[in-house]
Order: sequence, then structure tokens, then C-alpha cells
Amino acid sequence: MDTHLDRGGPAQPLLTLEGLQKHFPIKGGLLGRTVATVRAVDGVTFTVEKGETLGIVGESGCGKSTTARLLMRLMPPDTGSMIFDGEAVGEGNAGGIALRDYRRQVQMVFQDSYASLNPRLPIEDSIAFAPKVHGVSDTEARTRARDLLAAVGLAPQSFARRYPHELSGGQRQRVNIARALALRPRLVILDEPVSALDKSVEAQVLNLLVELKEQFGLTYVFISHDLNVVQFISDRVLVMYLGEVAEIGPVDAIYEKPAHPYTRALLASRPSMDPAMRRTSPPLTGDPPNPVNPPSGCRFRTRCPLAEDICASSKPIMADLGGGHLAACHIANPASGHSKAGATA
Ligand SMILES: Nc1ncnc2c1ncn2[C@@H]1O[C@H](COP(=O)(O)OP(=O)(O)OP(=O)(O)O)[C@@H](O)[C@H]1O
Repeated sequence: MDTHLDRGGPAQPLLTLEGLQKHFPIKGGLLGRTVATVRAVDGVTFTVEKGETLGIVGESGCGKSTTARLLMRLMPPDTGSMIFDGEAVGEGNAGGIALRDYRRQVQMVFQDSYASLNPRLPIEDSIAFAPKVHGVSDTEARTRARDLLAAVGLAPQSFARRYPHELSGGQRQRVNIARALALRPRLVILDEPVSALDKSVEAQVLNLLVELKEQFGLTYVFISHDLNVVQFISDRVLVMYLGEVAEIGPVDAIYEKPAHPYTRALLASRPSMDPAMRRTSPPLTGDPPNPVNPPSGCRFRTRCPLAEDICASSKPIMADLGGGHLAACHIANPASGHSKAGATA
């Protein structure tokens, strides 16, 4: 029971991440010493609210998948804290939630529909596997697997005993979604779940995800480089650039009134972009800088058409633009004294 809601106060986020950092050492030389460090995720703070879909977008290499792996605790962060429903993650004996319990409540669906399925097992057995490991009886796990196959639109009587190679990519991804739901999670991390699918199948799987979220009371973190897909499925959107959060806010604010020049440039790079916005904001050019040695101050400044001196000398803080919309940009921050009308139009 949610006591915050009972008291009529603001709902507690399902997940709160504060100052999350993950750097990867690059080893070199005969002695295998660390010669450089990839700053894949570099001080990321955000919440995931109960029942929402939070989309995460950004160019390749900006740290989306590393963030997903941290959220799943497939690896520990170097620093930073994770609070799940009010409990510190990974601190079971210290009054928090143990990793085993956390990993049951948070599940993941990957882009590669083959990767999470054992090619030698009928799909029913793959779905039933995790519940059995968690102490569910064989009969109950099998019943659960068949119910989930039906829920994802694959009639159990004709699909349960099939092997992964006997399915299409879309059907396999439906099985992966069923597998992710088998432990009755509260949060599902979807990392590019439809990127490998044809457009028509993509729409079917997205609609299925929307239905399942409602049916099972789920919360989603949906990672994608496809801005149209993220716009369709998300309640809020987080924009990442070079390991940091550039902007976060309700989906309509991000798509209709993007404040960060990076978000504006990303949106302007879409083929379907509104020509009015393309006039005020040029599309992205070039590649992001190397995350081993990111630019000082604002990391986007080397590609930003609005950059000023302050952008090199000082890191922008997250400015609150109202209505849950925040952006880390000196130019977009009305309180900075550098705000330009064009930056928030
Ligand atoms: N295990 C690792 N060792 C070293 N560097 C890594 C490792 N994993 C990721 N990186 C680097 O960290 C940065 C962020 O990678 P990440 O995969 O999180 O980005 P991404 O936004 O998900 O990109 P993509 O969309 O291409 O998957 C990249 O520069 C990547 O090369």
C-alpha cells in the first residue's frame, strides 16, 4: 500500500537515481595499465514515476545502454544511489532491498530477440525458467508461461512447444516480453525493443506494450534512438548527451517546446521534422566528441550553434522550466542572464 498516496501527498517515485556514474577503464601496454577512461555515464540524476513510460533518447554512444544496465544492476555504478520504492538498492542487510529481490521486480527486454532465449528450449520452457528458479512449482510456472503467451498474442496451443528459430522476429520479441513478465515485475527496461523489427511489426509490438502496461500495472523505461517511437510510447522523455542528462520533461514539452539546443537539433534531424522548427534550429552535424575526453563546461558546446564563452568555462546546471521540464543549458535557462529567445521558442 502506498502511504504517500493514502495521505494525499505526492506519489513516491518508483525509482530514484542520483549522481549515477559508470566509467570504463581502457587498458593498454604490456602491463595492462589503465591508459584512459570512457565516461559512459557521468553523474546522471532522474526519477521513474509509478505507472509512467519514461523514454530515453540520444545518439549512439551517449550512454543509453549503460544506463539500462545500471538500472537492471547488471553491473554496479561507480558512485551514485538507486532508491527503489523508498528502499536503497543492493543493501538488503542494511534496511534496503536486496539485489535478488530488486532483480525480480525489474526486468529487461533487449533489441536482439534471439539473445535472451535458449535456442535448445521450447519457448514455454524459456518463459517458465525464471519463475522455477524463484521457487514456483513446475505446473504453476508452465501455467504462467501459457497465460503469458496468450497475453502477448501467441496462442499457447500452437506456440508453447515451438523453438525460437521457428518464430518470426516479431513473434520472438513477443516471447521475450512474456519472459520478462514471468516474474511479475513492476518495472520493465526496454532497450531498443522494436529497432530490429519491420515497421508494420514494430507498430503491433508497440501497441502490445501499451496494452500489457495497462493490464499488468507496469512502469516502463523505454530506450530508443528512434524519436518517433519514443514520442508515441512515452509520458516523459529524457535526452542524454555524452553520458549526461541534457533535458527531461513531459513528452509534449520535449517535442513541442524543446529547450536544449541538442534536443532541438535531434528533432530537426528527423526526416518528418516540422519545417518551421527546421528553420529556427539546424539539424545535427558531425559526431559526438570522444567520451574519453569530453569538452569542458557544456559537453554539447562544440556542436552548438548558440554556444557562448560561458558554455566552455562553466557546466550548466539543470534549470527548472516549469511543469516538470528541466534542461541543462546556460542559454535556455531564464535565470542565467544568457537566455536567448530562439533557445526556448
Ligand atoms: N564495457 C565497456 N567497456 C568500455 N567502453 C564501453 C563499455 N560499454 C560501453 N562503453 C562505451 O561507453 C559509451 C556509452 O556506450 P552505450 O552503449 O551506453 O551508449 P548507447 O547510447 O547505448 O549507444 P548505442 O545506441 O550505440 O547502443 C560508448 O563510448 C561505449 O563505447
